Amino acid sequence: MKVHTTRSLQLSKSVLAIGALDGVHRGHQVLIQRARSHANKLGVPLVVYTFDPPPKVFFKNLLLLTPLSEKINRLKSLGVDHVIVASFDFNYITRGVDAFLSEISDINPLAIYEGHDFKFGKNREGDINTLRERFSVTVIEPVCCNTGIVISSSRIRNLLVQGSFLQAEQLLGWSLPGTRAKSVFCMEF
Ligand SMILES: Cc1cc2nc3c(=O)[nH]c(=O)nc-3n(C[C@H](O)[C@H](O)[C@H](O)COP(=O)(O)O)c2cc1C
Ligand SMILES: Nc1ncnc2c1ncn2[C@@H]1O[C@H](COP(=O)(O)OP(=O)(O)OP(=O)(O)O)[C@@H](O)[C@H]1O
Repeated sequence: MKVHTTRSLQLSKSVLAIGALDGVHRGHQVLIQRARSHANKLGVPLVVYTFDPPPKVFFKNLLLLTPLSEKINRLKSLGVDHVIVASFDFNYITRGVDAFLSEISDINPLAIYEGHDFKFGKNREGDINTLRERFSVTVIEPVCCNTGIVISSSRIRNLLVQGSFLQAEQLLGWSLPGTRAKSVFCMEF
């Protein structure tokens, strides 16, 4: 897997998934697995475009579930070919919808995979319908836990805050490195 931090990757064809993907939890895993299958069928590389730090961590100073290195390891183990890492900062968020769309055009995505609530661009002005004006978008169904509640990074952060490490681990789908996770948790709170 290649990691690109300059946002200059160019490809003639690809399948793309975009997101903060903090934790690379079970919902994210399904998203990436679906995109991986599609990329295999088309015989094109699978690209993940992600943000460092995750926008919610940047804006709200929330607990970070996975440092970039760990997110990258998890994406690699899911068979991603390229990861584009955008430095999410005050300069980046001035970029509007069109600038972002033209950037992702550089990798010519034949399909983009997202959940229904994906937003992008300055002030979160772009959504799935905006993406659909230029690209073929596949929206996956919300992935839920066994009690039927949608899995999200926010939910996992809340579980960690409450000290529900076992439940957090179940939603993550990765084993929580207990000592490290708890020490991060203690440092933040
Ligand atoms: C170019 C660009 C600009 C963005 N600007 C903002 C912003 O002004 N405010 C905001 O809350 N999020 C902003 N975001 C973050 C998005 O709202 C969203 O978190 C990001 O696209 C990842 O989607 P996800 O949260 O579904 O993973 C921006 C994203 C992009 C790509
Ligand atoms: N449980 C889920 N089922 C299906 N798609 C999901 C799920 N969680 C996130 N996604 C999708 O994955 C992409 C990245 O989402 P994101 O990284 O914002 O995850 P999140 O869990 O919603 O995070 P947060 O709770 O911090 O908002 C988006 O397209 C989103 O819709």
